[in-house]
Amino acid sequence: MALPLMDTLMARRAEKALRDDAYRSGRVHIADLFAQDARRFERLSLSACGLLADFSKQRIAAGTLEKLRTLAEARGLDDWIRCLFDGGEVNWTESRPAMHWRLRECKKNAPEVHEQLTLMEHIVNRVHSGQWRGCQGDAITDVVNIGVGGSDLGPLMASVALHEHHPETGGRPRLHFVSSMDGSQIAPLLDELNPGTTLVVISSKSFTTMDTLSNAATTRAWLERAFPEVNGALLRCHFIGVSACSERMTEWGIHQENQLRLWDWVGGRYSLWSCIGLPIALAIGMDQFREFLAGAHDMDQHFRSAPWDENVPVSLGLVDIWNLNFLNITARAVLPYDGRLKHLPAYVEQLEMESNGKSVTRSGEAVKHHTCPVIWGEVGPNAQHAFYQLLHQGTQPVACEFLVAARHGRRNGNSAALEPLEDQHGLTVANCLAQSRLLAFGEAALTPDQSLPPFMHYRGNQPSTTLMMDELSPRQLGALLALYEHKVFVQAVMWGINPFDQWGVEMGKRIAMEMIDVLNTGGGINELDGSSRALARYVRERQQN
Ligand SMILES: O=P(O)(O)OC[C@H]1O[C@H](O)[C@H](O)[C@@H](O)[C@@H]1O
Repeated sequence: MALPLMDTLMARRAEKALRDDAYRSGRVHIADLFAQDARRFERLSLSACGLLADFSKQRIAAGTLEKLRTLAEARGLDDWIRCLFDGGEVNWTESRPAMHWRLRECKKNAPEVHEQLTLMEHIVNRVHSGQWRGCQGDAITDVVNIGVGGSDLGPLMASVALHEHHPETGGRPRLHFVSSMDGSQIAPLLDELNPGTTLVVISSKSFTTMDTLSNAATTRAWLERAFPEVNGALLRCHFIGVSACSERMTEWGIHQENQLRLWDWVGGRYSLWSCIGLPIALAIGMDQFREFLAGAHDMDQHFRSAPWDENVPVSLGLVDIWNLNFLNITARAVLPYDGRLKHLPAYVEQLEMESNGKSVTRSGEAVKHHTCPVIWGEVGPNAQHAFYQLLHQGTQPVACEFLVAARHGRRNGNSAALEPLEDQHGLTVANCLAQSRLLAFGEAALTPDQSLPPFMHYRGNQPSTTLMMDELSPRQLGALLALYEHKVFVQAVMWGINPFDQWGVEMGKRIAMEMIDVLNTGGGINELDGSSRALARYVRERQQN
């Protein structure tokens, strides 16, 4: 496939114009940018798919965004977007397309996807209606999802975020997530759970990941110990597998009818839309899961068709490029003002840093600029009492990303009718808006007090974007996550890197295998570097005593 070309001369000119802008307006205080333009918010905010994106508290002028779009044009972004949605080989180091968007297509366009969704629906309905039985004939009360990385973070994040959206009918099981390879999550869970009413989902695109397979083996041993007399029915009644490799699932013992499939063309960190999302569907039911897919599809359509000056993923990507490559702001904080989104920072960390933490371009050369910033985050109101001090008065610029829902939306349970709960949502939104204001304007946001001692001085000028949902519904969460996926792609195109591989992680897996052998047998210990040799000896001595 011929890769889209980029216009180098045009790119060089745009970069030069942007560097000039960075020198001039990029260093101007955000307060001055607002003072110069009464319509700044209108010029620098966009909405699509129920989301409002406010870029006006960034250190950017509307004219600079225009230049960034010229740079995107020079980088061939249009062709790359077409290539992504045509199923072109955008993942060139692994010679395959990246078609996560296909997982939210209609049945006519993606029949194989819907075939798997129907199988998943069947499982979800059987669990919800109490028809899925454990090997002793009891209905399922608990589901344990065993997975790591993309097979854990997305399902965990979305099922917690949407927990208040109950399935239409039937009861849902309690959901548990196990990822860490050391057994520290699975052990206390197994102490608590009833093996007869527990269903285990082994979620692994490759079905080779040692973290997941070790937790799965422990869980299998637990069930075998509980029901030594049961043979085939144990695996059939208690294990479901989700993977791109049917043979490995079968080899492990997953029954054919308990296997759900995904495809090589879905990256792990983009896979929550596939049957890897089974825990999400168990949490909210299939109708709501389809709404979640529909929200993502809305964003796909917007990304493909909206002109760039109205395009939210393109703008979000370009603003981040501005911060990193032109203003040299190398850190970004993801700050949801909603406890339901408590796992979103970890999800975004994987999506962005695993995708764009790269330093070699398509032509095999070292990149000449920074790629992905360092990203971290936490639930905003909690972080206000923890690391915000650095955002407020530290020495480093940090680009902040606030996420908030204007309305709380649906509540469930006995507490739902408590009036103070609505006030609590109001408090949270007020804090979100207050913090972005204070970060941008500094002490001038309040009545300036000239007599402040230096240690109380607060200069502001910390840039932020606010992403506001109407409410945290399955459809809006779907749109929000697809927005992140597409902005990652926009940035990868701008940097000329492949966002769909993770060779660094693969090398980490290889070296771990080697070290397991060293620690178990002592073989090869002398070939290690001085530090690793001493550490390995230290461990072996203590394990042998
Ligand atoms: O789903 P699996 O094949 O078990 O992979 C789980 C995770 O492992 C790897 O280390 C990758 O870096 C992740 O992108 C992936 O999501």
